[in-house]
Amino acid sequence: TQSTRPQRLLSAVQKNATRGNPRSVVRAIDEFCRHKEWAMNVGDEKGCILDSIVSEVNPVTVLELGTYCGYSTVRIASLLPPNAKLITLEFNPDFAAIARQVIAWAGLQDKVQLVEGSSGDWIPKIQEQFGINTFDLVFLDHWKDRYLPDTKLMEKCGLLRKGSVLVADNVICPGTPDYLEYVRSSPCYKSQYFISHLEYTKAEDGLEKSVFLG
Ligand SMILES: O=C(NCCCCCn1ccnc1)c1cc(-c2ccc(F)cc2)cc(O)c1O
Ligand SMILES: [Mg+2]
Repeated sequence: TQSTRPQRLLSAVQKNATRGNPRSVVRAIDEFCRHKEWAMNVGDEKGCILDSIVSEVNPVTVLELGTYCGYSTVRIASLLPPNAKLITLEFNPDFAAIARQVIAWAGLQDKVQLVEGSSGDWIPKIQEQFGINTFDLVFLDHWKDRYLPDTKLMEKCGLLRKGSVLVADNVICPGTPDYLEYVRSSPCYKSQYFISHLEYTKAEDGLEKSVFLG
């Protein structure tokens, strides 16, 4: 039977990356996506911007919406302090199965909790299920029409505190116009756009960093 692109991406990691070395996993995926098959990872250019924001925030609790194959999960988790925890939500079980193996290859499974299901269902349950009150950092990279409703849901559930940082991928391509309008006009957020390119292409894209002001 035919393999899927995520399966071929995992094979490239297992072939070219060193177990327990997150940077080699990130490099192997970027090489695969640049030279073999494009895939919707945040990529190396936006990834460097994401790294700088993660290092600045130095978060103890992180929520990622949209795991895909675990590329940004590995990028973020590799920068976290020892006691930190990253919860990543993936709706697609096939993506989740691959991501678990990529995260394990990087040796980061103890820092990462991958949860399968829809963000709308899971966000209200995170506090009781995982004993987390608020998130220091949230990376939004799932369905683009879910960024705004899920942000409002996180606010409602009290998952954001004064200073929580939201980083949103793809705010230009594919685009998240309603989310951008909200975080840029709401008095509850201080927003900043980091211009870049759609992963592995010359098309414009960027990350939006929004600090919740409480
Ligand atoms: O759709 C994207 N991501 C969501 C995938 C499904 C999430 C499922 N899920 C997880 C949790 N809750 C729901 C995405 C798309 C593109 C893209 C850009 C240009 C193009 F021509 C084609 C595609 C680039 C990205 O960087 C992306 O992130
Ligand atoms: Mg993305």
